[in-house]
Amino acid sequence: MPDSKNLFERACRVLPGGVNSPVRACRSVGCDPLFVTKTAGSKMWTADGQELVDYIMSWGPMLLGHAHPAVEEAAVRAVRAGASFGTPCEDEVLLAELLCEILPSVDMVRMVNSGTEATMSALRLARAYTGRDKVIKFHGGYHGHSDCFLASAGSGMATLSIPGTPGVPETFVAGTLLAHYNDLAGVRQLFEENPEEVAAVFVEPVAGNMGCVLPGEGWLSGLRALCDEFGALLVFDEVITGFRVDLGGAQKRFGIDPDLTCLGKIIGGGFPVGCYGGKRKFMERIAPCGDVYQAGTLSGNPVAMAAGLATLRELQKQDYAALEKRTLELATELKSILESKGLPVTLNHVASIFTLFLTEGPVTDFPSASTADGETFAKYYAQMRAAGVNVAPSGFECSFTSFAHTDEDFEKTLEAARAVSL
Ligand SMILES: Cc1ncc(COP(=O)(O)O)c(CN[C@@H](CN)CCC(=O)O)c1O
Repeated sequence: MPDSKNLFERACRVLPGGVNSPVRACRSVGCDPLFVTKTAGSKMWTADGQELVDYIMSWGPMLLGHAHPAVEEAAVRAVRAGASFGTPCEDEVLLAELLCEILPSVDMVRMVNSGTEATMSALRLARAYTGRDKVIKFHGGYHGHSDCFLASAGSGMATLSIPGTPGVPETFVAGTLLAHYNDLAGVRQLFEENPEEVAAVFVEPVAGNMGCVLPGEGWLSGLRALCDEFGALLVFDEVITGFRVDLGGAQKRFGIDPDLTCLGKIIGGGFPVGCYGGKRKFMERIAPCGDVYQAGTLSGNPVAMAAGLATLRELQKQDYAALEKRTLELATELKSILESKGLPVTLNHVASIFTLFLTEGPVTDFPSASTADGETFAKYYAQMRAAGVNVAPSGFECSFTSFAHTDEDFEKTLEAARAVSL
């Protein structure tokens, strides 16, 4: 078996940056990526024979843990019945019914293949429904890589510090208005400066692409009120938060009814699935029921639907409060370990998501998140990885626990952090 170094050298000859998604290249932390051969539960094993406790969890999907038996069995059963039918199948209906049952604001959904497709399609729907073109998003917010959202994206873009990207015509982002997260006055100002022109506000109800940033008191309800006042749709991008911050997502946890919801990651159980949904009056505008076109060869793929369905059914049995408590205990102890090394640390945490920002707090938006010490973080990342703990290779990504992480995993993580020298 070739090792990670050999595989990466070959990968770089045939894949841009040696990866199929930029953040996986670990460039912002000055490391080469590990090539993984197997995962199970909270663990991953590399081509170099190293075992690691994983806190990336495929960037969010693996809330049950990797290779969960029920999910694996459902996917294998589906594969044996054929990988793709090109026709509707029962599991599409079952998963759609379950999503509508669990998510308070959703009457109808459309399956797609990624979070990017979900937000891109939701934006098209919002523009069609309102007859308006502009969209408000937030500095440090990331909604996938469709053109209109790459005006100043977070996540990999923030790490790569490209303020927008070549290849997107200026006209495509001219209608993308930017405000700061947790700044209602800034959002009101954009609405007032663009009267009757804003189709939608896209928000991560808990931001996860500038690190974890929580909605301040009144932030989400304030956005709901502003959208109602100015006639725009409120779109919750719950690609990270959906089924993670609560089984019913952030909309359930914070009691806010968005007009549209975008989902991904967890609902595919590790397979490529995205979804957008909302009230019937909006979704019935989508072809072939309505006049707003959106399509996809593998949308609703039977294998992905089976895996997603098995995932959600297993999540319905889990104790979210217990995982939230354990995650907070871990994160709080990690914070004090790093503080004992003389570092300023701000911990942002909700449910099974946390970020340790190496900066004085509070971290409430992208500018404050950007004050974190990236150089020291890179040293922390490298030493934790060498000690067998896989944290995200970027200060702008979150750490995720899962229902598979054990107390032993957490103890190993704390041991590794105690040994780090920064
Ligand atoms: C809130 C939110 N909305 C949309 C997306 C895009 O989803 P995908 O197209 O990558 O499935 C994402 C994707 N998240 C990044 C990491 N935070 C995926 C990792 C990557 O880009 O490789 C997201 O976080």
